[in-house]
Amino acid sequence: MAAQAQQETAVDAAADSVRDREISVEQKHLDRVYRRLEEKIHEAEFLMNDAAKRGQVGTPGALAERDAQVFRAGIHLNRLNNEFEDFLFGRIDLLLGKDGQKGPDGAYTAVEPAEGAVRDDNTADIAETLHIGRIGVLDSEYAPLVIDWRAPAAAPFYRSTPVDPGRVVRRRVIRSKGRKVLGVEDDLMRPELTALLDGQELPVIGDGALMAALGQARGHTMRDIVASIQAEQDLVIRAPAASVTYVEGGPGTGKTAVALHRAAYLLYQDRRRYAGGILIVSPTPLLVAYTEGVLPSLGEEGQVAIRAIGSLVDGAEATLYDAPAVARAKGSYRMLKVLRKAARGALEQGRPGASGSSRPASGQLSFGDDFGDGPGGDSAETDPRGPVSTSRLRVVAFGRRLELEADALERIRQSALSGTAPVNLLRPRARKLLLDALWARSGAGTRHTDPELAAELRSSFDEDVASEDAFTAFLDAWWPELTPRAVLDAMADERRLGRWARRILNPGEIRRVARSLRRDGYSVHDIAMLDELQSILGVPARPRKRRELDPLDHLTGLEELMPTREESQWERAERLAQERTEYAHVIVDEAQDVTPMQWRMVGRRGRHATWTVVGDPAQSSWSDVDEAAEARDEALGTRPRRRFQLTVNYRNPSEIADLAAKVLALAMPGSESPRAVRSTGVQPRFVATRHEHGGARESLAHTVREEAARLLGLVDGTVGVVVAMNRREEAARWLTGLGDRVVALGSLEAKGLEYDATVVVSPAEIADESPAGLRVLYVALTRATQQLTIVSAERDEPDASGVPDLLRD
Ligand SMILES: Nc1ncnc2c1ncn2[C@@H]1O[C@H](COP(=O)(O)OP(=O)(O)OP(=O)(O)O)[C@@H](O)[C@H]1O
Repeated sequence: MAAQAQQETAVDAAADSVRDREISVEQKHLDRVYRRLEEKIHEAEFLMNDAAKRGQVGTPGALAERDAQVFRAGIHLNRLNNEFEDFLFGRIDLLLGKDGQKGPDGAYTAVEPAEGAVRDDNTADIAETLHIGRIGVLDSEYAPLVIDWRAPAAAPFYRSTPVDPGRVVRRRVIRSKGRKVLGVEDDLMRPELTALLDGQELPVIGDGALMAALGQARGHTMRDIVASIQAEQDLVIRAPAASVTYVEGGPGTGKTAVALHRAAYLLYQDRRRYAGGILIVSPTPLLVAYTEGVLPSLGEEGQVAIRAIGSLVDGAEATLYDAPAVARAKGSYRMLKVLRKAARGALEQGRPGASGSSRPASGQLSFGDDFGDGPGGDSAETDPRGPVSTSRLRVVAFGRRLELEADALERIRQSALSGTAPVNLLRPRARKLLLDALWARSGAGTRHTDPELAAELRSSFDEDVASEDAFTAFLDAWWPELTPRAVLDAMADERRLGRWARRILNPGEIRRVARSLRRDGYSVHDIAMLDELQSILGVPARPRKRRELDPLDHLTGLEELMPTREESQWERAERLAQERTEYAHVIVDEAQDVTPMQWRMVGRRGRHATWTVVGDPAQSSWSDVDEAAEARDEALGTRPRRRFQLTVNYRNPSEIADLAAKVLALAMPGSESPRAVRSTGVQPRFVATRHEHGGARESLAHTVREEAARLLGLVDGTVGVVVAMNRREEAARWLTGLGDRVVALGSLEAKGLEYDATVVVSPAEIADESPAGLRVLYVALTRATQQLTIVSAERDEPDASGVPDLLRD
């Protein structure tokens, strides 16, 4: 026995010394990389100082290039020192390639080995070694010291497998922190070979970096997966950007991770094209906060906007949730019809201060808030010109009193509205129709037969009328510039909404939607409605009130030349509207949850964009999947799709994935679960609430708290407690004092997130929350990377072992 132990110790020691040797090999390389970077910075600084000393020497272009060089080098070193814990993370050792072509990154481009690369006795020489990192670094001879992970030469690092190894013999993941190499893990792609590097047999350390990465504790932010991207994921990340890249995959298959890495890849690959920006649409602010560190860690910031779907409209932010029935009404295509009617109907309410036959006693339209307030418009609560009647227009023109009464005005309004143009843009047309009607009343049209004289007369008539305060005040009240917010406010009046939504929403929906709009704040669905209204209403072609012009400006033409004043509200609105449509690529995460109205909103931001859409229909919390698919297809247009499927679950151990699969079978019979890549041997734990702690509520609170505390003791990272949406607030109270490693989440908030351990509270409650409840439960059950506890309440009908009815075999 003692001899065997001695032998084992000797083997371990030998392995350790090989490992240490390999670590020191990589350390030397990393040192070289840092030396080279420092050199580059010095070079750049020297160039800059030199240029500064010599003043105007060099063309402005060359000087700018030097500045840019210094700037870039500075950023690199700063990042390397401060941000990148593992700047250098990979290495591949390659056989001789089929041809001797080199790519722009200095590496050979051949994917397959040359014919004689492997000798008959199965030995081969390593012809090329490449190190892979977050950014590329060349040595002074332009040979690659580090290849950017997004460069073509780095692709074999991700794509090579033992089944299809290409030129790769050994794939190494290097673990480093700052300037120090901590460890290495190797995968052999051609285990049958004896490969020689500088005459020495290629050593192999450890067994796989992926498992090491997956087993790590989770923190409050997502990590990048750049060192362990898997082949099927790499295909998506590097898919050509044309048209639509459409990715489906079950929970934990890396869809979010892949989407983020794809954004970085696209920027690397064609920075100029994506200067128009990449928009990543995420379902919740929690997921935005969880994922927003990934891109900076990949060396990309600035060009990419990660926004929650409730934050897509500038100046408005979703902070409230809608009950499922309300969400269903607000998110569906039916709402589009309601909004179109509301936008037109809201005109009839007139502006504040107006008094007309159609104006109801309460629920006056509110103007004057910061989102979409009529640009340049007068946002006073009441018109300073006093109350204005919108049921009759009286003006004096050519010395005659002219009048249009309610019937005529209504006909004019309907005629103006008969076009499909945005309501605010129809105002000039309505104005013209009013003038036409007044002109007809004046009888002046018959005075001249000569067309030129008649036209002149008409134009002076128009001027005469339009310069009258009574006319402008009437127009402002009768055809106010509507803002999305004002129309939404108007819809909060149940009677009005009832008129606009007749035969579109049922009476219960009308009541609930109106009530929800009376709350202080917006939901994600309201945001999509605001955006839709913005497009239905349109931004008027010119401000109603212009800055008073200095007559001198006219004379001198200065008005055009002077870069005057601050940006006005009007300009701001226009600029924001512009910005909203200018993304060059749009990535939609958790696309299965995007409602038809939200697809319209997102679609407007990528009308000329290419798209990446990732999602999992089995996790959809939206009840009408077909309607959402139709809306998605409309948003993406006829662009061709390139479809990908991700099949491996990297998050959940098989024990948790197997349990979730039971719910999947109920939620979407026949759909396949992704294959879990690892197992921990720890089964999910079932706990039924015990009634020893008072009433059902107290008992539940007590049990959940106890289980959360237990899990905190078992894992190093985070614990998530997932409850039905209406229990969110009380659940947060249950956990008071347990520290910030544990959080309470409503079922819909858990989307996309992950924790070391989760407590799922009352599966039945979550499943019964909405028509999509089973799919939401499926989401809740797939959030844990290590441990899962199910706490059931009475409604779950747990058996003797605490297993709820829903989760029994
Ligand atoms: N190749 C990989 N190497 C290491 N970790 C990975 C890899 N792929 C995915 N992961 C990890 O697996 C977890 C799940 O990834 P991600 O959240 O992107 O999955 P998802 O498909 O978006 O899941 P869901 O649909 O449940 O939101 C994350 O922790 C991610 O870092």
